[in-house]
Amino acid sequence: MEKPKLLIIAGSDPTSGAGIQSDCLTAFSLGVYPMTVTTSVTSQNDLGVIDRFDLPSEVIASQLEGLLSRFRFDAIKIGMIGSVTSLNTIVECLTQYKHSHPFILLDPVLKASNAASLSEQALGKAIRQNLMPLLSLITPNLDEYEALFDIVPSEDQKNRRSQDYLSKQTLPSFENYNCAILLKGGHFTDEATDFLIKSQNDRPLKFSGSRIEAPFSHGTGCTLSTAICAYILRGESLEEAIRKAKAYLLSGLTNPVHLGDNYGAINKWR
Ligand SMILES: Nc1ncnc2c1ncn2[C@@H]1O[C@H](COP(=O)(O)OP(=O)(O)OP(=O)(O)O)[C@@H](O)[C@H]1O
Ligand SMILES: Cc1ncc(COP(=O)(O)O)c(N)n1
Repeated sequence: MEKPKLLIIAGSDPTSGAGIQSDCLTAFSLGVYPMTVTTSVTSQNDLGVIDRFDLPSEVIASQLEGLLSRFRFDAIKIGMIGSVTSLNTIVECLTQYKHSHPFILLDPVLKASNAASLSEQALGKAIRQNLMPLLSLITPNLDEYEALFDIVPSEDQKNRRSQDYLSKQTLPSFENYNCAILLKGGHFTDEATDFLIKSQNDRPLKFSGSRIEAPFSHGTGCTLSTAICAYILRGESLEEAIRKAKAYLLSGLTNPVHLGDNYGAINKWR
C-alpha cells in the first residue's frame, strides 16, 4: 500500500483538539501518512492553554534533519512555532533540504482561541521576513492577517462583515511575498466565508461558508490547514483543496465527538 506523506511541524496539544495530535488525526482520516516535528509542548485542557514550553532549537533541528535527510515530502504543514529562534531553525533546515517544489503551508498560530499566547511577540515580523519567502500558502485568521500585514481597517471594516471587509485598504502589499494568502473567516461577524488572495492584480476568490452554531470549535484552523495539505497531496488544485477542506471541517463541526460534560472535539471519523 502506498500513501502520500505529510510533514507536520507544530506544537503538541494534549487534548488532541488542535496541534500535532489533531493534525495526525486529520491526515490519517484523509488517507495521508503524517510524520511530525514537535516545536513546543503545551499544557491545555477544556478551559484552554495553561502553559507553553518551546523546545530548544537543537531538538527541533535534530528531528527535522532526521526526517528530511531520509524522506522526500511533497507537502509540509507548519503550525505553532512558538519562538523566533525556533522559526529560524525551521527556515535553516527547510532551506538546506528543500527539493524542487514542495507545497509549504503555514497556519500562523499566534494566539489560541481563548486568547492565551502561543508565540513570542516578535514572531509575526520574523514570519514575514524569514519564513514567507519559502511558503506556498499562509492561512491567517482575521487578527493574524491584520497583525502580519500591517492592515489598518477603516471604521466600517472594523465591523468585520465578510462582504464589506476586503478593499484596497485591507489588501496586503505583495512586493515582498510570492505566497498566496487564505484569510479565514471564522471571526467575521456574519458568514464564515474565507478569501484566497493570490496577488494584488487577481480578485480575491471567495469561499462562502454559512456559520453554524458549533459548540466545540477548538482547532478549526489546524483542521482546515492540514486538510488543505492532504487534498493537495491527493492531487487537487489549490482552490479545490480549500473547498474540500472547508466541507470536511464543516461536517466535523456539525457532528462533534463528545468527550466530557461540556467538552468535545471536531469529528474526524469518516
Ligand atoms: N461557526 C463556524 N461555522 C462554520 N465554519 C466556521 C465556523 N468557525 C470557523 N469556521 C471556519 O473554520 C476555519 C478556521 O477559521 P478561523 O477563523 O476560526 O481560524 P482560527 O481562528 O485560526 O482557528 P482556531 O480557532 O483553530 O485558532 C475557516 O474556514 C472558517 O470559515
Ligand atoms: C499546540 C497548539 N496549536 C494550535 C492551537 C490553536 O488552536 P485554537 O486556537 O483552536 O485553540 C492550539 N491551541 N495548540
